[in-house]
Amino acid sequence: MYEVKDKKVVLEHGSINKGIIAVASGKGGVGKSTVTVNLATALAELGYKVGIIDADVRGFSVPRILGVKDKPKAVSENEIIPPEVKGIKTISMGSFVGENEPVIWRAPLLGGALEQFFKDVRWGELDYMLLDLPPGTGDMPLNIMQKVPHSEILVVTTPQITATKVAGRIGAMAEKMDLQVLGVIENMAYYQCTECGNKDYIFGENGGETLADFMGTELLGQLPLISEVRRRSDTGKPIVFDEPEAEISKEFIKIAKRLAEREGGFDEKIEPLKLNMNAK
Ligand SMILES: Nc1ncnc2c1ncn2[C@@H]1O[C@H](COP(=O)(O)OP(=O)(O)OP(=O)(O)O)[C@@H](O)[C@H]1O
Repeated sequence: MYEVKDKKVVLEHGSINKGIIAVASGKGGVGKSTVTVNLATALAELGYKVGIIDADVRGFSVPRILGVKDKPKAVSENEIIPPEVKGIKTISMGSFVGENEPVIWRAPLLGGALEQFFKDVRWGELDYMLLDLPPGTGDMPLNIMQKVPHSEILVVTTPQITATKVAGRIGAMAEKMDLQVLGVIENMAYYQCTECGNKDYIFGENGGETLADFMGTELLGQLPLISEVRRRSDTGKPIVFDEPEAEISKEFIKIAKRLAEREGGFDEKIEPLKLNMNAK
């Protein structure tokens, strides 16, 4: 599917120079796709070249959130030009089937599609590739992680105990496959009243921190629950792009900077993650 040469992931039609970030969540609906798109936008705003593979083949929502209007263009049997929005190249199952059509995939079939996304798409030179994984820790995300052993995992969770408990399994999955966990992003951390500024911790407090502690990784950021995020995602205008001065956009930029200050590049050997089984 790809090879690693001179610290780069070399693809058929391009390369990835700094990192493959697989965005995972223990369960659906916690904002994984929203985070993927806004983080990609933040990295692009910082000047990095970014691609997104929407690997959430059943619940694909990247095209809608990013505002993709164009279809991928096949220039030959083995070469596809991906749509590009806001400087971000992206490919999604959603570009090949209608939004309302069910996609009945089995993990091996998904593996085939993913391979094609890596091999046949003309990505050009990228700094970061983001993978929006299917939610959970079932066959689908497992299969993807196995196929892309140079990916590093970013875990999205809400602070709610039910969400953090299942997200903890991603750590075990990563450990089994010798994949690094980059950190945890706590989404929907609190709702801030637009009138009085009071913070309401709707889904509980400190869940992200507890999860990060359990995984022996860092809590990269806490994102508030605000209706503007949902509204803009529904209309294809990621908030980081559309309202860069919003507090949540600044938090995304902070997370992107934190990720980008790491050295980057790809090694043959990947250090396994150590789980801290004694954490609360
Ligand atoms: N911080 C936020 N504030 C307000 N709404 C949010 C926030 N994050 C996500 N949402 C909304 O929550 C819903 C679920 O988000 P999203 O589709 O990103 O979740 P997901 O984890 O990718 O779900 P799935 O994996 O099941 O597709 C969407 O309507 C999205 O607009």
